[in-house]
Amino acid sequence: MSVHEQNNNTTIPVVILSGFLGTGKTTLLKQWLQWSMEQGLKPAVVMNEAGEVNLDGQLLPADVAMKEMLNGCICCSMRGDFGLKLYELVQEEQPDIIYVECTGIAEPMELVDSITEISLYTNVVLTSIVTLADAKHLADLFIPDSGAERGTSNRKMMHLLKEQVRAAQLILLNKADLATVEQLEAVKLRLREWNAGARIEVTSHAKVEPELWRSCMDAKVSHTAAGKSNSSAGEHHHHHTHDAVTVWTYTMPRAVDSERFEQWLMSLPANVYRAKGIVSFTDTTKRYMFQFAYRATEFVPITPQGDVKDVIVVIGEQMDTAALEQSLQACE
Ligand SMILES: Nc1nc2c(ncn2[C@@H]2O[C@H](COP(=O)(O)OP(=O)(O)OP(=O)(O)O)[C@@H](O)[C@H]2O)c(=O)[nH]1
Repeated sequence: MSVHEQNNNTTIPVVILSGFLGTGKTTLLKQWLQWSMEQGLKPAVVMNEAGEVNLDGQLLPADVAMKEMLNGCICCSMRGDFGLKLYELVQEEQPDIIYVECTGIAEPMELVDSITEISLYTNVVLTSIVTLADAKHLADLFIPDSGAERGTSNRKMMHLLKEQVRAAQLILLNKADLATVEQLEAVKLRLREWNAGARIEVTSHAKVEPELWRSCMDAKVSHTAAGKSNSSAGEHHHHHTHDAVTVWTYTMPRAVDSERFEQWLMSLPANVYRAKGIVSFTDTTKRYMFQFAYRATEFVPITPQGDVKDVIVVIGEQMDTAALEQSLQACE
């Protein structure tokens, strides 16, 4: 009997992948999907993207069942729809495991109730919330007297990061390759203050031992384990901390010069947290998926699945999109 058949009469683990913009959620998901399939399991994915296009989905195997939730956040505006998508995924696919990739601005604790509710109608059970944190980004935010923690914008971001960390049973302190040993230690201490109960693993490119992945399917998350008991009344917010974050999606009318485009990315202002997209260059025939996260860029040749136009998604706060568009046009 295959693992899939064995699982039919039991529960379907749901694993939530959370973490700020560009911390490595999709990188982890790719690895865990591969392991799932190698073990004869049938995985499925709920992919939430803040922008109008499912760019992360382009990086996953085409045969993995997926429900897309675009242009919003499953922890607030799309929360009702999230339960429905989970339900549909179970009915249509009967997967062995479901991974939920949140947007980088989601508060994962908000999903616990939705999953508990849907588990009354289907055999899903939330087994783990995994939060990824960018070691270098956090180190820069935490350095005393750098001024990074000052200002409303950073305070809001800090609150969101804290919520994501507090919700987790497993925290991956990722991008360790970009941080010093001292920075890793300092960040680890702070993560421990925020969440005393979670397991913390230091990772590069979200690489973990298969054992850790297995343990994420076996556990069970209760409301208290998900940090609800940690929330003091004084810290309760009616508005989500990410309300100020906006997404600008821009369809590229034509190919751009590769060097000028890279310069454009590197000159993006500090209020831009993340950019990604698919572009064509005038100096090469291939199309590229690009990533811009915390000042680092990556370009990977891609043949998109389906009819996907060249598109750019930029996420930040109080962005001057007219100026961004103008400077982008100068790359043509
Ligand atoms: N140097 C370094 N880069 C990494 C590491 N992990 C991921 N990256 C890169 O960081 C960028 C963002 O990674 P993703 O996996 O797309 O991050 P994400 O959390 O899914 O991002 P969002 O789509 O914003 O939610 C990509 O270019 C990755 O290749 C790491 O440990 N070290």
